[in-house]
Formats: sequence, structure tokens, C-alpha cells
Amino acid sequence: MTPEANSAAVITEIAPVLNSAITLNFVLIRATVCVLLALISWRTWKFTVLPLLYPDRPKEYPYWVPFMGHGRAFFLDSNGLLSRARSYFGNKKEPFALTAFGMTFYVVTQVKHSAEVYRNSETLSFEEFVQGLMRTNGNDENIIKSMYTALPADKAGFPNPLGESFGVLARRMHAYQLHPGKNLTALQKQVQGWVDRHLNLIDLAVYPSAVSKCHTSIEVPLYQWCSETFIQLGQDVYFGETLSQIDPELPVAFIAFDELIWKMLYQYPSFMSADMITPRGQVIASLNKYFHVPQKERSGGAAWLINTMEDEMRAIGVEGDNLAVVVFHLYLAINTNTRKTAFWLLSYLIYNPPLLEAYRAETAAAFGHAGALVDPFMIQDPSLCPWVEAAWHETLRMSGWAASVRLITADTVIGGKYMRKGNRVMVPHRLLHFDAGVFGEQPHEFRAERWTQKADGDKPGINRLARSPSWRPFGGGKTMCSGRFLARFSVTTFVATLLARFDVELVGNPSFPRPDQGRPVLGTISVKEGDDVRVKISLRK
Ligand code: HEM
Repeated sequence: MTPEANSAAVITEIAPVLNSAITLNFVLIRATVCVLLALISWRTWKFTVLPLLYPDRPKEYPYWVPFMGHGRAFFLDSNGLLSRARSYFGNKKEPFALTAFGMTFYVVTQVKHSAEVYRNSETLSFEEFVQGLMRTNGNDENIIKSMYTALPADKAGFPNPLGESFGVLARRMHAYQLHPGKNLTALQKQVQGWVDRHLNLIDLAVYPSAVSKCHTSIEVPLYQWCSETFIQLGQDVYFGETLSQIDPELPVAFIAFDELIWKMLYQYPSFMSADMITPRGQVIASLNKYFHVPQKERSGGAAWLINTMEDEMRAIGVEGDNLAVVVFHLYLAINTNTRKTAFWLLSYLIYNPPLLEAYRAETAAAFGHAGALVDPFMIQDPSLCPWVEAAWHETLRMSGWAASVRLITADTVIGGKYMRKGNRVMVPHRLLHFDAGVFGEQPHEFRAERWTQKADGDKPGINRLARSPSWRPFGGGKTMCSGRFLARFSVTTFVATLLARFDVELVGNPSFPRPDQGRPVLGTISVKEGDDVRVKISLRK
């Protein structure tokens, strides 16, 4: 065959293939153009036309992928996304809307509007969040229902004059135990005794992460070690020693769960979250065993709150695993934030020696002969310990990562904007706490002194910032954290005792540990993986 004939044959052979490839490409290009046009029309309609038609609705931060919305950015750094959205709207502080994974949140960043959210318990519900957690962690539907069904006003046990459900009464029980008064003082004395007894080198060396280098010092990874000690403290004070006897590994299991709590909050499928589910199962199983021991036989005794909640729940038929799952949430509330706050407070002090010395000097009066912890209550008095107060507040400000979220149960107006039933409204505490207009210059820097500047008429040691409505480290309204007084007492007393008895110094020259801004938590931010710092704790000479 001649070369010409040869190429003609090849062309005849490949022409249909080429033709169909060109047709396919053409179809693909047309499909892509159609999808793009549809997307542009949808986006223009949703984010340009609708806001003009309905100016009384919060404007929505635009996105390109329907349903998914800002899901990816929310997952990577929710607070970063919220800041970007706020500046997109010119930092006007009007409520705006944001969609992630098919869920729409109305974000409230102005303090006046956040007060409207906290005041409204009629059409904004926190219970939905709590019930969601109960479901995720294994409570049966009928149990959740009976816990949120109104109980008779004349029932036996904890008084119920308003005929409320156990779910609502539980909040009153928390307040009864944890708000200032004799019940809180009793618990604080337990914390005092625990700290006084256990903050010695022999006891501190037994924590799994501690390494004993010689008989006068130990070395610890600070985050891990604060977590282990604080969970042990919380557990012993609330549940007595029985829980540790049942499961000596419980604090370690809880840390493993708590570091992966974001998988629970994002409701990851079980095949992707065995590493979170297994330790969570261990904590719940150990609590279940604990409740099989009769109250009178539990050594060390439990707090009033634990025994009362148990009695009240048994009275409405909550037993076994269901009882353990409900109390698991309390175990979580007691332990998740204090361990991390202790770590951040200690880190800020260690990296700021003058502040550490001021903290140590102010709290010296709390200690008696041979470092005995005799008066931890003076540490709570801002007029006696202004630097403790300042360091505590600034640590909460820098490490708070929570947002108050409520389900909208009926159409509601907040900040003059109409918010639709079924969506959620969110008050991101961090945006409030990083407002330079309220908290002063360089809001991203740790500056304890911002809490020491007083206005005329302020009580000694009490700074006006602590009374600002922008200050929300513990949320607000009826659901404001009931553990806030005990949390401050435990963390500041623990740190004061550690500094009174030991020298605490960095091993090597590590940079300040970075917070993990990607993963959601229920309060205080975690440390970035790999950023824990090693610290040497040695007896003070
Ligand atoms: C530094 C430590 C702590 C921080 C930063 C913290 C923070 C918070 C926050 C932000 C909320 C949500 C409030 C809302 O959305 O309105 C909350 C609720 C709560 N906290 Fe804490 N908390 C801490 C320690 C504790 C402790 C030690 C307990 C002890 C029991 C506790 C018990 C609770 C309870 C029971 C709730 C739910 C309130 C309700 O359902 O009404 N917290 N906490």
C-alpha cells in the first residue's frame, strides 16, 4: 500500500473515534456551561435578589456549593470563618446568616442582640442541643421523652413547685450544689483537701505521663499531665474514690475520648470514629458499674448532686446504661474545660515570669507551715489577689472557643431581623471577646493588665471588663455555666499550690504552644497536636 493510501486508511479508522470524542467534549462543555449558568442564577437570586426583596431577614454569607455551603471552612476553623463573614458585611454587627452542611445559623455579634438571645427562653431552645447529645451518646428515645415530661409539683424528693420536668429540674439541682452558698463551700473544701493532700512529689510522679528524674523533681508533658491530674481531682471530688477503684484507667480513657470529641459533635459515622467510641464506651461502662454499687458502700462519698440526680432519675425509671449515659454528660461538663484551662493558665504564667511571680506572691498568704494549703478562699478575692483575677480572665478570654447555640422553635425577631423557625441562632463568644473596642488594643495578645485598669467607682480589684455584657466565657441566661465558681476555685487553687511548693520551668526552649483552631470543643480550646510542652517540676528550695 502507498503511503497516501495508508494514511487515508488510518484517517478512515480514527475519524469516528475523533468524532465521538469531539461530540463528548462538546456535550461536556455544554453541560458545564449549563451547570455554571444555573449556579450563577441561583447565587444571584439567593444572595443578591432575595436580600433586596426581604431586607428584614439577616443577609447570608454567599457560597457556591448548595447544601455544603461553608461546611469545609467551618470544619477547618469555625471562628476564622465567622470573622471573615463579619468583615464581608463591613463589620456592621448586624445579625447575618451562614450555612454549613445544610444547616443555617444566624450569627449574632452585637452585645445588645446577644442579650436578646440569652433572655429569650420562649422561642429559643438549648434543650434541643442537650437532647441531641443524649441521643448521640446512647440514651433511648423513651428515656429522653420521660426526662423532658413535666413531673407532679408534689412529687417526693427535690422540690418541684412549678411542676417541671427532670431535664429542667436538673439545672436547679446544679445551681443548688454549685452556686455560692454552703453546698458550694462544702465542695470547695473537698477540692482544698484533695489539692493539699495530693500536690506532693510522690503523688504527682504516679500520673502516667510523669517521668521521675530524681527524688526532687519530675518532668511532664504539661497538657497531658494537667489533664490527668484535673480529671482525677474532678472525679474524686464528685464521685468519691469508688470510681477509681472500679476503673483506675478512667482519666486516660476520658482524655482519649475528649481529644476526639469533635467526631461526636460532627456525628461522624461509627466506622470512622472507633477511636472516639471505644474510650467513650469505657467511661460509660465504668459509670454503669459505679451505679451498681449502693450509695452507702461508695468509699469517700459522692457529692450531693450525684446522689440526688441518681435518686431522681431512678424514680422516673432511668436505670442501667441510660443512667450512666446521662451522668456521662455531667462527667464531661466537670472535666472537659477545667483540665485545659489549668494548662493554658500555667502556660501563660510560665512564659511570663513577672506575672508568675506576682501570682505566687499574692497567693502566699493562702499557705501555712510547710506549704499547707490553709486558706484557698483568699485566692478568690480580687481585692487581695488582683493578678490572679487578671490572669484567670485573660486566660479564659484567650482560650475560650465556645459559642452559645439555640434552636429557633418559632419565628423570632433578634436585632430587628426576622429569624425562621427550624434554624439556629449562634452567639460566638470569641468574636465578642476579641472586640478591641471593649477589651482594648491588641486583642489577640495575652495582656493580663487589661483586667487591672479600673474605672471610677469600681470596687478594689474588680475591673469593669468583668461586668461587661461582652464578657461571656460561661455563656449566659438560664443556661449559663453553673460550674463557673468551682472551676475558678479549682484551677486557681491548684496553680497557686503548685507554685507555692514547686519551681516550674520549661525543658528546652519550646515556642508557646499553639491552640488547635480547627476542631470544635465545648468551651476551652485544645492544644495543637505535637505542641505540648515539657516542664520540669522541682521542689522549691
Ligand atoms: C473553665 C471551665 C469551664 C468553662 C470555660 C465552661 C463553659 C461553659 C459554657 C460556655 C457553657 C454553655 C452555656 C450556654 O450556652 O449558655 C457551659 C454550660 C455548663 N457547664 Fe460549664 N464550663 C466550665 C466548667 C464547668 C464545671 C467545672 C462544671 C461542673 C459541673 C460545669 C457545668 C456546666 C453545666 C452543667 C452546663 C450546662 C448548663 C445548662 O444546661 O443549663 N462547667 N459551661
